[in-house]
Amino acid sequence: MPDLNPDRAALGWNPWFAEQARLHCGPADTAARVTSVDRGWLVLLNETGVFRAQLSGNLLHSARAAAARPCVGDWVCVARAGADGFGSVQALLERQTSLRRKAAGAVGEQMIAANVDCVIVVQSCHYDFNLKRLERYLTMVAEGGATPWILLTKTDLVAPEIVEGQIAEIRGAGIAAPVLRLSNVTHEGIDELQRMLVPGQTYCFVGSSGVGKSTLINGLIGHAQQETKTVSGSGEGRHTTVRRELIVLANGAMVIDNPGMREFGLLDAEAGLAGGFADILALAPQCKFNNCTHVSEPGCAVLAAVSAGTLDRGHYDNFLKLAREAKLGALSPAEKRKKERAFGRLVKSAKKDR
Ligand SMILES: Nc1nc2c(ncn2[C@@H]2O[C@H](COP(=O)(O)OP(=O)(O)OP(=O)(O)O)[C@@H](O)[C@H]2O)c(=O)[nH]1
Ligand SMILES: [Zn+2]
Repeated sequence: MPDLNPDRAALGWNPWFAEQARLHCGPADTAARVTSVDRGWLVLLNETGVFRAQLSGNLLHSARAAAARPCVGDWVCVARAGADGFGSVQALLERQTSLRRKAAGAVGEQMIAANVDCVIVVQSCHYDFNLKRLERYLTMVAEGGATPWILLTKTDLVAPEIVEGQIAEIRGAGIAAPVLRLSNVTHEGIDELQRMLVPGQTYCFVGSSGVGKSTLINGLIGHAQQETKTVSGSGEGRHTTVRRELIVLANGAMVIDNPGMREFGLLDAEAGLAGGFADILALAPQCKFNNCTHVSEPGCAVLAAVSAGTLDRGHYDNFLKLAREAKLGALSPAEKRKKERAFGRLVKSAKKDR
């Protein structure tokens, strides 16, 4: 008899997972949802509360590929409370949807989040809007089976006609996904987004650094993301603080706010540098040094433009963030070297083009 516990249903449990559990869980196991992963440690949540667990030796052995290991949003079978009070994850239940990035080379696929109902692709209508990049995100969402929404942020910084023009561009490209717009400053549009979040459904926000995801999520939670205390299965184990990544909102909808989003953002770092930051790349040839990073070098034309007020400081800060991500993201050393070379070439070719 599949277990259709209603309190578990509030966390996204459904007949699909119940059937998976029937096939893969032992009689003494219980099912729980992964709210965060920190190396070998997982924080799990089910109708009994939050508790910590580790992957069992069996699972570690059988799940060699990174994508076969539990990630945030996954449902797992767990044997609760051994002598140490922690859970031991026995099996990963098959995913209904997934959000993953295809890493180049041998690394294979990297999971960002699992069992997400709706992925909200966020772009700022101020500097960040880029149709090509939007399409790349939408392709990835579609491949993983989740429903896409598009969210344009920072509407307070542009005239309404600009936003209308961007929406027209989106529709002109044949994209039918819902488009929402909001400002975290004036709060225009936030109520509408909140009304669209359905209890028991899981939402994940993705988009470049600096578009306002954290500000928005903190607003939805109602306070700044708190570090959450978790306890062992018996309630007595070591208390540890970990950052929860899957968060249940007051209305029962769940949002995933995870470092993976930043990795996802990496995908478009190069595109963002070439697209959204063309103005900064256009200044670069005027810098004194060929290899100027526009951080602190003397004779830097970009820094000069920021000081002179002809280049927006926030826009410049976002450029630095993206440049840093492009170089130092969570990549394998080989990938990192490749990215750095690609970034160098991009900057060089941008210089040559002028
Ligand atoms: N004017 C304006 N500024 C905003 C808005 N939303 C966020 N910001 C500002 O934009 C900057 C970046 O916002 P974040 O919420 O940190 O952006 P993020 O997408 O979470 O970026 P990462 O944490 O790097 O992934 C901050 O300085 C915010 O105060 C908005 O709607 N309007
Ligand atoms: Zn410079």
